[in-house]
Amino acid sequence: MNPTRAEPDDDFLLLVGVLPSPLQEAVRGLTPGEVLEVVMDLGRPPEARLVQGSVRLREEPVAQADLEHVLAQVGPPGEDNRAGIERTLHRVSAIRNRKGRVVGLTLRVGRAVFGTIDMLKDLIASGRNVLLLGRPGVGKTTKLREVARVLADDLRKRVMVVDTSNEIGGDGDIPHPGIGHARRMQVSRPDRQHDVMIEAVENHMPEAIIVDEIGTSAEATAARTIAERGVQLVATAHGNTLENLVLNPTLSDLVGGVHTVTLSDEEARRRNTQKTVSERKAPPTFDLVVQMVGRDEVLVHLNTAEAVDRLLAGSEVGGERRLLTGGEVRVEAVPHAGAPLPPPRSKAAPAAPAAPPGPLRLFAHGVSRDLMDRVLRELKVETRVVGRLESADLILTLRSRANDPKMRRVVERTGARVEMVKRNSSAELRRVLRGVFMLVEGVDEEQVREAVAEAEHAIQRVLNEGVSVALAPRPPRLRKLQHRLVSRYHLETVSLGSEPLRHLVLYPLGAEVEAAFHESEAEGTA
Ligand SMILES: Nc1ncnc2c1ncn2[C@@H]1O[C@H](COP(=O)(O)OP(=O)(O)OP(=O)(O)O)[C@@H](O)[C@H]1O
Repeated sequence: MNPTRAEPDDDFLLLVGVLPSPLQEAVRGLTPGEVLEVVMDLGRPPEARLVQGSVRLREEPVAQADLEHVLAQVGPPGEDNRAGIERTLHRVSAIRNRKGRVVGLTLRVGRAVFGTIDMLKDLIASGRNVLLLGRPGVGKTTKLREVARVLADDLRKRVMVVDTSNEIGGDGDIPHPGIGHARRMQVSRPDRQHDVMIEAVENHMPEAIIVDEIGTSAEATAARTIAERGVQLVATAHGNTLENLVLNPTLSDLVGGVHTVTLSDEEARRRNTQKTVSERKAPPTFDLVVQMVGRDEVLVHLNTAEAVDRLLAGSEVGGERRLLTGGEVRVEAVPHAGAPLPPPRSKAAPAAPAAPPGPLRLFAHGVSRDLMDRVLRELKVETRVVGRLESADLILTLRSRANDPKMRRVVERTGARVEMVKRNSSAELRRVLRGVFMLVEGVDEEQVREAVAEAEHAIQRVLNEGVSVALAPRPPRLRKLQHRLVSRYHLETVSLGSEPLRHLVLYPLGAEVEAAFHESEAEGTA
C-alpha cells in the first residue's frame, strides 16, 4: 500500500473511533485536515486544537469514565506516557496525577504528508547530516517521516528509523507506509534511545539513520559516533533555534559545543574583544541546521560551523529562508552582519571542513559601483559584489530602475532580495546598507547584543507559550532593531510608553492588537 494524499482522512477516523461517542460526533463535524489534537482534561470541557485556534467539543466536563474509555481502546501508555493506535501515526499522551492515575489526555493526529520536504529535498539528497529544530507542534516529526520515505524510496538508500515512541513509523510492528521502505527499530524504553542508535549502525548497515528528539547527552554522543562512521544522520532536537541549542549545555555538542577561552592581550586587542571569549569547541555533528519557523517556512543554516561561530562572535547569523507557497519553493538569503569571523585560534579548534555558503552576493543595479564599494568598506561588512544579476542574493537598485523588466524576471527566478536607494549618494547607500546588515549607529555593540538576545528570548516565549511579552525600555534605534527581528516571525509588536521608558510589546500570532498602537519603528520613523 502506498500512502496517498487522501489517506490521512481514513486514518483520522481511526483516531475518532477511540473517543467516547458524543465526542466522536463533535469531531466528525470538523474539517479533518484542520484538526491537530483532541485535548481531554478531567473536570474541563474537551477541546479540539485546530490549525487556527481551538474549539470546545461539548460543554459537559470530561469524566474519569471518558478517559478510561480512550485508554481501554489504545492500551496503557508506556514509560514515556504515550500510547499509539495500531498501524496509524496518531499518538495519545497521558497526564497523570501524583498517584499515577491518568487525569488528562492529548490525542495528536499523525499524518503522512507527501511533498512536505520539497523545500529541503536538495539538502537531504546531499548526504550531509541535517538537524531540524522548531517549536513543539510545528511539524518536525511529520517532516522527518517524509525524509525517511524520500531517502528510502526516491533516493534508494538503506534507511533505519530509530523510533522511540513509534511516532515516526506509527504504532504496531509493521511500520506505516508513510515511511516508505525505510526500516524501523522500536525502542523499549525512552532512555535506551542512544543504545538503539548505536545498535542500528553496528548491526544493520544503514546508509542513513533517522531519529526524533535528541534530548540527552548520551544521545548527542551517539549522534557523534554515527556521524564519525560516515552514516548520514537526519534528526530533530529539543530547542527552537540555533541560539537555544548553543546555549543548551547538554545539546550544544550537536553543533560543535562551546567552551570559554582566555586570549592573550595581543589577540584580544586584535579582535577588539574581551580577554575571555566563548568559542566553538569542535566540528559540529550536524553539517546543516534547519530551523522550522512554520510548516512551510524554514531558515536554513547551510554551514553550522560558520553560523555557530558568528553567533558566538555576537553577530547576526543570517542563513537562507525557504518558503513553500502554492507548491513553489522560494529561497531568499538572509544576510548576516557584524564583525568578520575571528580566524581559528589554534589547530586544536579547526573550522569544520564543510563548504562555506560564502558571503552575501550583492549586485549594483543602476547604483554607482565605486560608491557602493566605498560604503561597504566603511561599514566593514562581509559581502561579494558580483557582476551578474543572476548571481546575486541581494540587488541594490536605484529607485528609478526598480521596475526594469529584466531585473524583475531574474528576481522572480532566483528569489533575490531587492533593496531600493532613492539616489546615488553615499548617505543614502549607507542608510540602506545599514538597514540590510542591521547595523546600528551610535550605540555600543554590547547594547545591541543585549537587545537582540532579549528580543530572541521573548520571541521564543511568545511562540511557545502564546503569551504577550513586554521588553525593557530601549532607545529608538534598538527598538527598531528588535522590531525587525520580531517581524521575521510574523508576530505583532507595538511600542508603549513615552521616552525614555518607551518599549516594545510582542503579541502572539493572530492576536488582536489595537491598530492605533501599531509600531512606528516599522517605518523607521521612531
Ligand atoms: N505539512 C503538514 N500538513 C498537515 N498537517 C501537518 C503538517 N505538518 C504537521 N502537521 C500536523 O501538525 C501536528 C504537529 O505535527 P508534528 O507532530 O509533526 O510536530 P512536531 O514538531 O514533531 O511536534 P513535537 O515536537 O510536539 O513532537 C500533527 O497533528 C501533524 O499531523
